[in-house]
Amino acid sequence: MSESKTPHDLNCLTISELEHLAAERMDKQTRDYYNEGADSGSTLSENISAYQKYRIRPRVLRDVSAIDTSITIFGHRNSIPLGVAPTAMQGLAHGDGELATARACKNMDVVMGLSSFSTTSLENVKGALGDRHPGALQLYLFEEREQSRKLIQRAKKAGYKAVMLTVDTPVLGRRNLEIRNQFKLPKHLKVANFNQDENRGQGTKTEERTTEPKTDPEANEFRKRSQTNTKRQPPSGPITFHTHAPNPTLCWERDIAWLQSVCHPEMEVWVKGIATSEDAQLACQHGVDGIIVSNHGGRQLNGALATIDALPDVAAAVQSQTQAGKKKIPVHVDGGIRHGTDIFKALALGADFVWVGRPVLWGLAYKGQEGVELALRLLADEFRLCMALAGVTCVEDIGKEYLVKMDHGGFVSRL
Ligand SMILES: Cc1cc2nc3c(=O)[nH]c(=O)nc-3n(C[C@H](O)[C@H](O)[C@H](O)COP(=O)(O)O)c2cc1C
Ligand SMILES: CCCCC(=O)C(=O)O
Repeated sequence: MSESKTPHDLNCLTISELEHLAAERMDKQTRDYYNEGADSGSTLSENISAYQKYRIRPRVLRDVSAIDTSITIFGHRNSIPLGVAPTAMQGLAHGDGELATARACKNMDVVMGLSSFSTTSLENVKGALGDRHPGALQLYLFEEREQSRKLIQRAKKAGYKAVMLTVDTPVLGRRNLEIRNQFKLPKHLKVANFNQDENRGQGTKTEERTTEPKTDPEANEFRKRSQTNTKRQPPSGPITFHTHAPNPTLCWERDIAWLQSVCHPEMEVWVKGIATSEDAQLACQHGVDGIIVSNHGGRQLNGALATIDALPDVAAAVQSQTQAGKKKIPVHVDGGIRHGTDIFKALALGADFVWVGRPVLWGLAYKGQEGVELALRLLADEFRLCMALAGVTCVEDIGKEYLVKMDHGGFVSRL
């Protein structure tokens, strides 16, 4: 992405301003659902504040007149080492929902992650991305496999490059505002990738149908799941994220191999939600194609380590697995990225690439496609500026020698 020639939006020069502008445009239910973290929200806020511990060591008198911020991902040249993280139900933010995000990603040359629980079908989103622009489908692997198999086959047919299996949702985190607001998808929106009639075995051919249940299957499901002394049954009935996304049965041995057998060779299998060196090692040993260090934007386990703090250990574990003969897999990170300097710091700490969630949703709520482009452009321009001022001309050269870490007493240490 060359330096932006588009005039600035003078109302919105930072992601923080975008957050405020978006807040005015969302109804309370949507704003709370998008913005909150689990429990007290401490992991959500630490994801952001943890970046402050790291300061940049800029190098000078280097020719920075030509800077290349691009990087290759899924065989495609991405304009910056940043992608749009999968976030559910984007129709809540704007009438064009995921289509606006896809068009923005295509225009800005940024890879898009699509949630399984999108309000636009994966085929229509891929149509908006176009044949050549890469997309990755985020997957919640259901206990009832047939639905997931069908979804993967559709993604393959549509041309998605990868499946990102979300692994940090064995159960759903406790999101108090969502509970208090009794969050439900409004009637005019639908979870577009799942055919509810087919799911109940009635087999209609309708592509996109409402998920609005006739009775309240979500409440029934919660009730069933709390009966710990009865044998667990896989969720049944209409597919909603409350009932079907969390899957407490997922495990390395059985599920990764199954997923690889269904996805390969056309689509890569990535694991999203790694937070420890032990799991990074297991990911390498199970032959996944890449990992994303993530705590689901602080929405699952509150009290979990900020992702930028979890990253160095994970990157080191992958490095040692590679030295031990496993294939070198990319390490990505998401959570709390709100500035171009955050992207730089994440790369310096061992990430190959970063993903952003909420800033894109805020852009979408602010001005649809134009707002998503604005969010991406702000981050891209800041990242380019940071590279120039730090004395780096290509992304591959960003390493830990460009950072120091400050402790609580203000002492600075080299990494
Ligand atoms: C409203 C919202 C919905 C999300 N939906 C999904 C989802 O469907 N699947 C998933 O794997 N992660 C989901 N995530 C997590 C994001 O993919 C990502 O990990 C997180 O947003 C990164 O943190 P950030 O928002 O601070 O950038 C969601 C996050 C938010 C805020
Ligand atoms: C498991 C919940 C599905 C949507 C989601 O991932 C989120 O709201 O964070």
